[in-house]
Amino acid sequence: MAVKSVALVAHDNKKQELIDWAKENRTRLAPLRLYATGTTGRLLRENLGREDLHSLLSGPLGGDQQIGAKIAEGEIDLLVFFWDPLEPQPHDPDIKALLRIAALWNIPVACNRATAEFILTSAYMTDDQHHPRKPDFSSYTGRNVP
Ligand SMILES: O=C(CO)COP(=O)(O)O
Repeated sequence: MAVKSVALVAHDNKKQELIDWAKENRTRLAPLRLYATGTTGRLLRENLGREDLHSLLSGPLGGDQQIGAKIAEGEIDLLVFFWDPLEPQPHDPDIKALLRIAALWNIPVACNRATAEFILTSAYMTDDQHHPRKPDFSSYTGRNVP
């Protein structure tokens, strides 16, 4: 069975919520390949004891873009991104870019605990047949180009 890959990202005010959720779902996350932005990744490693978690750069230093690149390359099956709806972030363009690329490539995105719960307990995570359907961009020639 193909191992599914999950990218985990949380803004500072949301990190504890993500850690609590991940600890609660430790067993469900166990068979999955985990990626995370820098600080989120360090905290998850410490709290989950997952030495195999792949930490990328911190979000404001390019980590969001690294996750976006992995999505575009087909390496991520689920994005769990607890972004902060109450505080502006210095790297807002990167956050927008990550959410855009996830929408473009048809990746399920959980922006809060309820959705993360919903997706993680769904057949999508356990069924080999469920993979994000790759969009067909073969006829895409560029914006406004006939
Ligand atoms: O800023 C982030 C996402 O936009 C997360 O980055 P860190 O995990 O490094 O805090």
